[in-house]
Amino acid sequence: MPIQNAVVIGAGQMGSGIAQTLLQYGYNVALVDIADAPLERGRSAIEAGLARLTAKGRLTETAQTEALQRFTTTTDLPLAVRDSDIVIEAAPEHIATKQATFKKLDASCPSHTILATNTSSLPITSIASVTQRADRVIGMHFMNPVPIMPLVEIIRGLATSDETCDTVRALAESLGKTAVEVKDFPGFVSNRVLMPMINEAVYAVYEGVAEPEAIDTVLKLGMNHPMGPLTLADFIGLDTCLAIMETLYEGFGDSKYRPCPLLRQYVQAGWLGRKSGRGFYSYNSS
Ligand SMILES: CC(=O)CC(=O)SCCNC(=O)CCNC(=O)[C@H](O)C(C)(C)COP(=O)(O)OP(=O)(O)OC[C@H]1O[C@@H](n2cnc3c(N)ncnc32)[C@H](O)[C@@H]1OP(=O)(O)O
Ligand SMILES: NC(=O)C1=CN([C@@H]2O[C@H](COP(=O)(O)OP(=O)(O)OC[C@H]3O[C@@H](n4cnc5c(N)ncnc54)[C@H](OP(=O)(O)O)[C@@H]3O)[C@@H](O)[C@H]2O)C=CC1
Repeated sequence: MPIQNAVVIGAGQMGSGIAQTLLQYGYNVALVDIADAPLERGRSAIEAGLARLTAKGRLTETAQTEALQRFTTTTDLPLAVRDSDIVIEAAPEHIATKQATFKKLDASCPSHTILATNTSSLPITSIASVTQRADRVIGMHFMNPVPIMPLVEIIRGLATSDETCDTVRALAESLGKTAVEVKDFPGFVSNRVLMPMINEAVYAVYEGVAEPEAIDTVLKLGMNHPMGPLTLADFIGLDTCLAIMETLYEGFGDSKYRPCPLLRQYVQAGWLGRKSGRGFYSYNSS
């Protein structure tokens, strides 16, 4: 069945980026969160992102208006998913939250609806196991910032069907993205490779090897990374970085993935990076 109606769960940076991109490419989108404040922030981010595209001549004013006409926000999950073809979940990176959400989705969605998760690292098979439709559960992992980054990592759970995989690949391609399919192992490919580098950069701060600015400059100018690893960690969110390292550590049982104590301490302090105004750097609240 062709996808027309998409629901995005979680109005944070990823959920709003995914919703914006779906709107840009003609889909009907309902954005769901547990409270009104994140929905309002999500709507503002989407409106600003679309306006930015229009200002650059990449979207006509008519297309911008039409995109916003296809957009709704709500805290009522069962109502939002009633006519959904796909749900893309982008709630925080905790297995209990994801499983509780998927249980609710399974009970409320039509039988044909695909349930996708944007998880960075958690087992798709385990998320699918709480539903009665494991063949229609899949990992659809967008990169941040979603409107710009051209990759979607697609992760099959043990029971994901070829049909689900093909539909999700086609959806990603319809959004102008390149889809790469990988197996269901902790952190998949993206975060199995990226996050240990970020964690190692945090260790370099912890051990006093250099200041954050110096570490970032080495990677930016020495390796041509667009952002240094600590700037990137702040951008991703330190809570998310820690959650991913925990998943790698638990999933592989290998000490090379142990999260840096400094990363844990920053998260305990509420220093989550850009989204909280402070991480390895300070940000003006806006
Ligand atoms: C943790 C996980 O599970 C997985 C992950 O996502 S890991 C993180 C992956 N992401 C990265 O590694 C990002 C690394 N950083 C970068 O690539 C770059 O720094 C960046 C793309 C984020 C910003 O690039 P930049 O050139 O410094 O910023 P900026 O000039 O503001 O934006 C680049 C373009 O995107 C556009 N843009 C930015 N935000 C936008 C939005 N929300 N909507 C539409 N367009 C947007 C800008 O208008 C700009 O367009 P032009 O090229 O036409 O000027
Ligand atoms: N940040 C990144 O660079 C990337 C993140 N991801 C993944 O995407 C997911 C979301 O990350 P990100 O957008 O950064 O996180 P954010 O913290 O920015 O956003 C999460 C949103 O979900 C809301 N929320 C909390 N609990 C629930 C729930 N039970 N149901 C619905 N919404 C809920 C939060 O509300 P409140 O703030 O009120 O708690 C918040 O608005 C995670 O799984 C993460 O690993 C994937 C790729 C890149």
